[in-house]
Amino acid sequence: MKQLPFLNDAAGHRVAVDPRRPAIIVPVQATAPEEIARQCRAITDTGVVDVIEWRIDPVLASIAEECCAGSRAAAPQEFAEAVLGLAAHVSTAGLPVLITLRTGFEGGSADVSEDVYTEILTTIITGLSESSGLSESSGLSESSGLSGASGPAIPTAGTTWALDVEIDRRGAAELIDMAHDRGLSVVASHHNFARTDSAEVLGATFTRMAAAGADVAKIAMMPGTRADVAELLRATALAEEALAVPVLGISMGQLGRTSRVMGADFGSCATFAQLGESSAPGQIAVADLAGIVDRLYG
Ligand SMILES: O=C1C[C@@](O)(C(=O)O)C[C@@H](O)[C@@H]1O
Repeated sequence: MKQLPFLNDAAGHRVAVDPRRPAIIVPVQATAPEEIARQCRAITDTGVVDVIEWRIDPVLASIAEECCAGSRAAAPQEFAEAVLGLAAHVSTAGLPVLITLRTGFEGGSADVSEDVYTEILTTIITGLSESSGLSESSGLSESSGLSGASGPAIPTAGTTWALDVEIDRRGAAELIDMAHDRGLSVVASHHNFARTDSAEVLGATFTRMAAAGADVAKIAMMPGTRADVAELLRATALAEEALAVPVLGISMGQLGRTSRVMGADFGSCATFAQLGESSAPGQIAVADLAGIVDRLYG
């Protein structure tokens, strides 16, 4: 199994013990700076998590709501700058951070158009690579709790950043190239919260992600039957053998939990677990999952 390419020293040693062992990723979905920092610290303190997934779609949803209350539309630039203002609070945890803007197209809470998605991610890619901009004022009111700019500047240098890019968004390939030019790893993703695609379609999607230059190819599907879970695992295993990049296959919901526990045996380089609020159906509490992973792998 090819490993997740953006582990750092804080995390890497666990996966290095046994190359069959999946990396453990835990999402953070808070919107206020202090709560983001608190959750990130709690994740690091577990001592078993390899990567934080920072879900920024809830941040964007909060800003959109705030702007609506003031009867004006929020600009993509404003979204992106708010996120950059918060980035330092995530990087205090010391773990690699996967930034994910999950759109409404794929079950997330960011109701954005194709163009706005591209514009937000472009600004985030640029801003992250210019670390001096990370702690500057986002321009949002501090009372909103969404400005990460209040308080002293917290250095973000040294943080390993990666970016989720939804492969079906219009500018996906360009975003992947741009992220690479700026030194970010990319996880290409595709989700279906209603059903599971056929193994052929899943295979084609994995291949499309690799062809677009992604560093990791990730698919999450909702199963309706046990056979759907098997289909997803089979497609993941075949893609792991055929492609040069690491793959990640998730079958969601209670039915799909085999993929979260034993996915690595089918080629998945990582598994998502929850601490507090889950970000998708079927996620297992991180302490429980890490305990199982510890017993199954080194
Ligand atoms: O893509 C994924 C996988 C996921 O949907 C899951 O099923 O665990 C959880 C999301 O937060 C993440 O972005």
